[in-house]
Amino acid sequence: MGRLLFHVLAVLEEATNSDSPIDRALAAHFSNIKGRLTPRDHTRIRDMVWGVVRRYRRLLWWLEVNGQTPQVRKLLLADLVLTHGKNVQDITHFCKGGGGYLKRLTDSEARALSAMDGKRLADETMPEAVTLECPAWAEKGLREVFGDRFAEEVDALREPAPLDIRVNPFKGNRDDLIPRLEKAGCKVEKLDWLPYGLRITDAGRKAHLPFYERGEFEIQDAGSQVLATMVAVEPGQRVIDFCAGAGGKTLALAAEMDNRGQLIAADVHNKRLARAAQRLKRAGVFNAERKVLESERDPWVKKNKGKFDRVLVDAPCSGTGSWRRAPDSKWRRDETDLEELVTLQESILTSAARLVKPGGRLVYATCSLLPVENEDQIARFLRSRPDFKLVPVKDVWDTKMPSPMPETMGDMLRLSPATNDTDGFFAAILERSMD
Ligand SMILES: C[S@@+](CC[C@H](N)C(=O)[O-])C[C@H]1O[C@@H](n2cnc3c(N)ncnc32)[C@H](O)[C@@H]1O
Repeated sequence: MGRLLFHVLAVLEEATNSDSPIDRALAAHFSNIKGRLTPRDHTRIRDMVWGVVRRYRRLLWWLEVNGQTPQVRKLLLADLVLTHGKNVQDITHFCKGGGGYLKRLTDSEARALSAMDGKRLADETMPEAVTLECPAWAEKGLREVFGDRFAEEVDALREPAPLDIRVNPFKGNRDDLIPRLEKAGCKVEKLDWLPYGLRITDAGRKAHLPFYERGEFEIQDAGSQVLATMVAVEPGQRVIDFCAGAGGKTLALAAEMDNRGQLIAADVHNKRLARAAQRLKRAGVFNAERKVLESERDPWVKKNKGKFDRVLVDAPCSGTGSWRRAPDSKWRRDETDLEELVTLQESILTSAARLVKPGGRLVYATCSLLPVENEDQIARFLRSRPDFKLVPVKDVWDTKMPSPMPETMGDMLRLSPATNDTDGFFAAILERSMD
C-alpha cells in the first residue's frame, strides 16, 4: 500500500495545484508512469483518490479540530485512519520516505492521527453541511430552494449517477434496441416517461456499449433529455443552440427536427464544437452547422437578430446538479466563481435573446439548482424585457412528453436526483410577443 499512496498523493496534488478535474489528473499520471503499475493498482489508486474527494469536507473538519493545516497529504493520511481503519503504526510503516514512498510522519501529524484513531468519519458534532459534503458556497442557495428537504436532496447528489442513453430516431427505435443490447450482455430499463430514453443498469463487462459507434444512441442523462424536449423544436424551424459545447442538446434537438430546417450549434469553444460536429455526423444529422463565437456579444448576433424560432441557452453554470458525475467540481469552485458565472449568464441571456424572432422562444437552462443562477436570472430578464413572457412548462410537457408532468414542478422546469431520479436541471421557457 505504501507505494500506491505515493501515486495517490501525486494525483491529488497535481489536481489541486493545476486546478484540473480528477479524471484528467488520473489520466495524465497513468500516462506518465506508463506500464509501471498493474491495472489492479490503477483501480486501487483511482478508488483511493476518489475516496478522498468524496469525503473531502469531513476529512477537512477532522484536520481542523486536530489543529492541522488543510494540506492534501494530511487529508489522505486522515482518510487512512477514519475510512480504511489504519493506525499510526501502519501509517509510519507506509511513510518510509525516500524514492517511491510518502515522506516520514511529523510528530504533529502522528499526534493528530492518534487522536483520530477509532473515531467515525461522520462525527455527530459536525455541522449538517459538513456531514453532507455540501460546499459552503452552495449551502445557502440549496437551503433556499429545498427548504426542509435540503438534507435529502443534497444526500442524493452524492449517490453514483446512472447510465442513461437517448435512442437516436434517425438510426432505429428503442423497442428494437432493447433486446439487441440485452443480447450483447447489458441490462436495460425502458424509461417510459421519456420519448427516447433507456437506462443501462448493468453494462456487462464491455468497455464500450455496443452499437454506440453506429450512432444508434447517445449517452445522455434523463434530465438532459427532458430539457431538450422542452425546447419544443419542429421540423423546418430556425433553431440555435447558443452554448452547444460538445453538442449533447444539439443532437437531441436535431432528432426532433427530422433534418428539416436550420440548426446552428454555437459556442465560444472551438474544440468542443468540433466534437459536436463529429457526433452530429455519426448520428446522421445533416441540417446542422457550427458557429464559433468570439464572445456572447459577437457581431454575428447583431447581424442575425430576430431570425430564430427557438434559441436554447444551456448556460455555463456551477454544475451543482451534476455533482453525482463530478464530485470534485464542488471543491474547485468558490463564492467568487459563482458571482462571475452569474454575471456571464446574465450577459449570455441578454445577448442570445436578441436572436429570437417575434413569437419565437428562448429557453434558458442550467445544470445547477441554485436560485441565483436560475429563478433570479429569469426574474431579472423578464423585468428588463417585458416583450417576453414565461410559458408554463406544463404547456410544453403535456404536448411533448409521453407521461404526466410530476406534481412537484412549478412553472419552470426543476429536476433533481432525489425528486426525479435524474441529474439536477433547471429550465425556463420564455416567449417573445408578436409585436
Ligand atoms: C453547460 S455547457 C453546454 C453543454 C452542452 N449544451 C451539452 O448539452 O453538451 C456550457 C457551454 O457554454 C459555453 N460558453 C461559455 N461562455 C460562453 C459564451 N460567452 N457564449 C457562448 N457559449 C459560452 C461553454 O464553452 C460550454 O460549452
